[in-house]
Amino acid sequence: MMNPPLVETRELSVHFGGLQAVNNVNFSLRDGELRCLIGPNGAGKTTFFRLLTGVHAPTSGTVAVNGRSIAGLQTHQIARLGVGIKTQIPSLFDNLSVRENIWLSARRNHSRAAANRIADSVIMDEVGLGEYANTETAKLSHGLRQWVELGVVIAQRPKLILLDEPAAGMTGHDMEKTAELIKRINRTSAMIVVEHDMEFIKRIAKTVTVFNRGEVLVESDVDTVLADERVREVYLGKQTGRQHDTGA
Ligand SMILES: Nc1ncnc2c1ncn2[C@@H]1O[C@H](COP(=O)(O)OP(=O)(O)OP(=O)(O)O)[C@@H](O)[C@H]1O
Repeated sequence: MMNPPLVETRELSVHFGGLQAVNNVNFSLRDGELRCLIGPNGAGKTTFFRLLTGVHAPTSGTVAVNGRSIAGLQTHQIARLGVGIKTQIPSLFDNLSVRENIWLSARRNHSRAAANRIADSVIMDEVGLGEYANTETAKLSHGLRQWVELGVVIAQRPKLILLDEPAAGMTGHDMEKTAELIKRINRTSAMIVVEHDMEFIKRIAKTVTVFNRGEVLVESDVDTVLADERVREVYLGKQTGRQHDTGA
């Protein structure tokens, strides 16, 4: 028998008062896939993530992880199903070192011995921050902090990782390193990445899902999506360079 999709939503909707933030979304992600989610400000991308992690309950429709409905589960129970998320809200303990932050994260769902092994592997190999292992995270640059935050997420060994604008505020080399890191992490975890930066999308994307007004407008390979007139109209046409949202 075929495995169920890693994530599947059916007719997923959430309304805030009269506002349809997410409207009848049918979305499916296979094991190991890397999907980019794009769309103009207010399209519903962040809200969609919040439905997948149980922060919001749908008004109607369903979310299943590995074929299992997440209806009624708390956010920590959904995390335990293997769903990890990096939001734009900083989540590091500033007064702790890089290693302590990553170890504590691993320890949440692993034994002490396993957390030690995972912390070493994440820091030395996976995010490559060995020289900063004992540095307080408060002392790190923006780019380094973002990579530690990625390390914190992968330390729990999630099957699915949701990333909300992982390259926000980055340029040049930092942006390239983040793209390389994501591709590397994708060898062991499926990912959904929300990004506004088209250069970044082109570096990492295979399939792109475009949201507009709470609905899926187009879903296709990156070149087809970027050439699509409807996408240009709603998204690229308005794009005047990098946009950062507040993550609120
Ligand atoms: N908790 C909430 N209560 C009421 N309205 C909300 C809530 N969260 C989001 N919205 C509204 O839902 C719509 C979708 O917002 P959302 O943040 O999901 O868009 P987005 O695609 O992530 O945008 P951005 O690219 O700016 O982050 C917006 O109109 C927003 O104002």
